[in-house]
Amino acid sequence: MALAGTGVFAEILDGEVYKYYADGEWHASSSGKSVAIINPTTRKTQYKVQACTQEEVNKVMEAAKVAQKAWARTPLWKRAELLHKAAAIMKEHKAPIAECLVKEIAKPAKDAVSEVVRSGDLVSYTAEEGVRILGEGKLLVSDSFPGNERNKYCLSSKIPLGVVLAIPPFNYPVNLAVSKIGPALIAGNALVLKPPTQGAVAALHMVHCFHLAGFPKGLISCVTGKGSEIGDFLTMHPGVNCISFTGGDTGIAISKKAGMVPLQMELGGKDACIVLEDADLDLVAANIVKGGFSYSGQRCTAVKVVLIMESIADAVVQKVNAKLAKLKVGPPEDDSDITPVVTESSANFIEGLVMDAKEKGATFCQEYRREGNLIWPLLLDHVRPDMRIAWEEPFGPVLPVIRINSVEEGIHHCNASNFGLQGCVFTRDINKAILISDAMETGTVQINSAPARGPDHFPFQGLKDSGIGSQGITNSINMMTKVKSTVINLPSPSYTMG
Ligand SMILES: NC(=O)C1=CN([C@@H]2O[C@H](COP(=O)(O)OP(=O)(O)OC[C@H]3O[C@@H](n4cnc5c(N)ncnc54)[C@H](OP(=O)(O)O)[C@@H]3O)[C@@H](O)[C@H]2O)C=CC1
Ligand SMILES: O=C(O)[C@H](O)COP(=O)(O)O
Repeated sequence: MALAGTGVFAEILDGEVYKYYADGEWHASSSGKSVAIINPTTRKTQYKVQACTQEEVNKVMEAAKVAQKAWARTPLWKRAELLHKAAAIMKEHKAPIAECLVKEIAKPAKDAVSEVVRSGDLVSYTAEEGVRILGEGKLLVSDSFPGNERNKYCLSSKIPLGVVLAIPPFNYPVNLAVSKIGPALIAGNALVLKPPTQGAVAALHMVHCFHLAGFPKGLISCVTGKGSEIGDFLTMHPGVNCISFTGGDTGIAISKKAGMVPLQMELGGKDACIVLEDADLDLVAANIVKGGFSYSGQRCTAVKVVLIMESIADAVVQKVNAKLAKLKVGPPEDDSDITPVVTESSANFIEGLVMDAKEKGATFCQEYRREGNLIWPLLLDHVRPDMRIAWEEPFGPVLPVIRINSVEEGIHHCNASNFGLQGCVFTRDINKAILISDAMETGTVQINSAPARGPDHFPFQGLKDSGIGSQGITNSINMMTKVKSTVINLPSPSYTMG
C-alpha cells in the first residue's frame, strides 16, 4: 500500500506532481513544468516534482533573509525545542519517507527505514549539541599579549552566517539533508534546500515534518528542479551566505563559481582498504563485503580498492567470494542486499569500468551480469594501475583487488589518488596501524573496520578532491557560524587579586 503523498502528506501533492516549499506553504511552480523521477528498478516514472523558476528562487532567498533575522532573535532553547519536535514527527512518519527512498533510489527497505530513524536522531543530537556549544562564549584578557596591561576584556561568541544553501546527493537524500539543515537552524541561520532529483520526494516529505513542527514561515524552503538547470543560479545567488554541498565533481565546479562565502564540500572518494599479513582474515572479508557492497557500493565511504599483501590475497579473495555468493540480488522492496543502481547512465558508467578492466586482463571472480540497472556483485582480482577501476570510483557493486608486496606500495597507491576521503587498515599490530594511518593522506583512517561516516557526530572530512571543511554534527554547527567579538575597554588596568 502506497503511503507517500497521503495522510498528513496529502497537501504536498498537486495532482501527480509534488509541490515545492516556500514561505511556509506548498506551491506549484509557475513554470508549469515538472521533472520526472525514474524508479531505478522499474525504470519508469515514479514521481514528478516542480521545475522551479529563477523568480521563485529569488523569492525564497528574500523570504529566507527576513525570516533569518527573526530566527536569530529566537532563544536557543526554543530553536532546540522545535528541532526535537521535527525529529519526533520524522520518526513517526518513517514509513512513507522510507517508501520514497525505496522507489526513488532503490535503497533496500530496511536501510531506508534506518536512514529516516538515523536522521531523526541526528536532528535531536544537533539540538542538544547546539544548546551546549552555542551557549558558551569566550572571555579573553589583554595582558597575556606583550606590552599590554589588563585593561581590555574581549567577549566573543558564535553568531549565524545568514542563509545556508544545502545541496545533498542522491544516496542519502534525507540524512545528508538533515546533516546540513539541523546545524544551520540551531545556529540561527535560514535554510534553502535543493534536494537531488533522485531522492527529491523523500526530501520533500522530510521537509514537511519540519513544517508540521511549526518552524516560522520562510525560514526553511525547498526548491526542486534539475541541478544542471537551477544549480548555478542557486550557488551563485547573492542571497546565499554559505554552501553546504555533498556530491561528486559538481562540487569542484561550484567551489570555483561561488562567491566569498564559506563552503562545506563533501565530495567523492576512492577509499582504500590496506590488508597486512597479520590481519584477522575473517574480519577482513566481512568488512570488504560490508564496506564494498552495502547499498550496492553507492556510498562515498564504500571500500573502493583493496590493497592486499600477496601472501594472504588468495585466502581473502576466497572468503570474500564465498560471502558474495550469499548476497541477495534483486528489488529493494524485498530488502535485497544488492539493488539496481540509481540510473541507467550510472550502470553504463560502471559497465565501462568493468569492460576496461576486462580488456586489460583483470581476473573476474564472478561472471559479469547486468539486467537493466541491476548489476550483480563483482570482485575483480589482479587489477593493475593501468586500469581505470584502480583510480575511478564506480559507485556500484564492483570492487577491484590490487595485490601488493609491501605496505609502502599500498600507501603509495592510496596517496597517488586525487581523492582523500577515508581509508582503512587491517592488522593486529596497533603500532603499525598508527604509522600507516599517519602516512595515508585521507581525512579519516579506520583501524580494523571498513570506512564509514557514522556515527553522525564524528568528524567527517575529505582531503584533496574529496572536500573542503569538516562535517559531523559539532563541526557543522561551528562551520555554520562566525565569531563576533565585543571588547570592553577599561579606563585603567584592573587585576583581580584572588
Ligand atoms: N563525501 C561525501 O560525503 C559524499 C560524496 N558523494 C559523492 O557524490 C557522487 C554521487 O552523488 P550524486 O548525487 O550523483 O552527485 P552529483 O554531484 O551529481 O549531485 C549532487 C547534488 O548536486 C546537484 N547538482 C547538480 N548539478 C548542480 C549544479 N550545477 N549546481 C548545484 N547543484 C548541482 C544535484 O542535483 P540533481 O540531482 O538535480 O542533478 C544533487 O543534488 C559520488 O561521486 C560520491 O562519491 C556522495 C555521497 C556522500
Ligand atoms: O554518502 C555517503 O556515502 C555517506 O556519507 C556515507 O555514510 P555512512 O558511511 O555512514 O554510510
